[in-house]
Amino acid sequence: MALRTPLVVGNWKMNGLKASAAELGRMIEGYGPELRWKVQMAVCPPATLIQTFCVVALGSRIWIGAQDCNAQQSGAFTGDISAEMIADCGGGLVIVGHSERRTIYAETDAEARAKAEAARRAGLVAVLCIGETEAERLDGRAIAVIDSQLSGSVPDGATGSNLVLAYEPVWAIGSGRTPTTAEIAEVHGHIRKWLDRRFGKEGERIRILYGGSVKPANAVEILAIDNVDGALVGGASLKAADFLAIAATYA
Ligand SMILES: O=C[C@H](O)COP(=O)(O)O
Repeated sequence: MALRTPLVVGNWKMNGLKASAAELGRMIEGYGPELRWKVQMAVCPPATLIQTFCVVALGSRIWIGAQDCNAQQSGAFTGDISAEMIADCGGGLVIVGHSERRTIYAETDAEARAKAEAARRAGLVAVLCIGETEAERLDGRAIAVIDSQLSGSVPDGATGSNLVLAYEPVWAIGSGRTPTTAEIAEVHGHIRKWLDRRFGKEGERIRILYGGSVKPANAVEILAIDNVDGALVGGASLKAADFLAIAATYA
C-alpha cells in the first residue's frame, strides 16, 4: 500500500444551493471502483449543505467536509460552526487557514493552528493551507514565508491521519495562472523535508496537496510532480465532469 493515498479535495467556497446535490450525485456516479482504489475524493460545500451532502454521499466513499471552523467547541460565536458540529453532521475533514480567510478575515497562523487542533479534537482531518503572495514570490521570499507559516500553523502531534497540508500560492488562486513545475517541486520538496525534520517517520505520511487554478488541462502535469500528493481544487470542483477528470489523473 502506498505511503500516502492521493487526495483530491474540492472547495466549493460560497457556491451551491440544495439543487447542487445533483452535481454531487454525478460525482458519486463517476467515482467508480477504478478510481476509488487509487485516489480519495472529498468535497467541501458551504456549511448550509454539509448535512445534505453527507446524506447523499453515504456509502459512496466521497468524503464531505467544511471550509472553516471555529477553534472552540461551542459558545457565543455568532455565525460560526465548530469542528464538533461538522463531525456531528457526518463530515470528515475541514479546510483551515485558507488564504481567503487569512486575507479577508485577517486570520493568523496561530488561529489556523488552533483550528487544526480543534479538527483533531473532533476527529476530523484538517487541510491546512499555506502559500505566498505574488509580491513575496517576486521578492524571493516564497520559501521564507512558507517556513514561517509552517512553524506558526502546524500543530504538535500532527500525523498522516489528522493533517493534510495544501500549498496554495495566493496569486494562483482563481487566476488561471500556476507556478512552473520547478517552482511547485521546490516548495513541495521543501515542505516534505520540513515535515521529516519535525515529525520524523510520521511526517512522511502527511500529504501535501497543490492548490491554485488546477484544471483538467493541467492536472496531469501538476499531479506528476514529486511530493505532490493531490490537489485542492476551487472552481473546477463545481462541475462533476471537471472534478472527476482531475481525479482520473490517478486512474
Ligand atoms: O481552495 C481552493 C483554492 O483556493 C483554489 O481555487 P481555484 O482552483 O479556483 O484556483
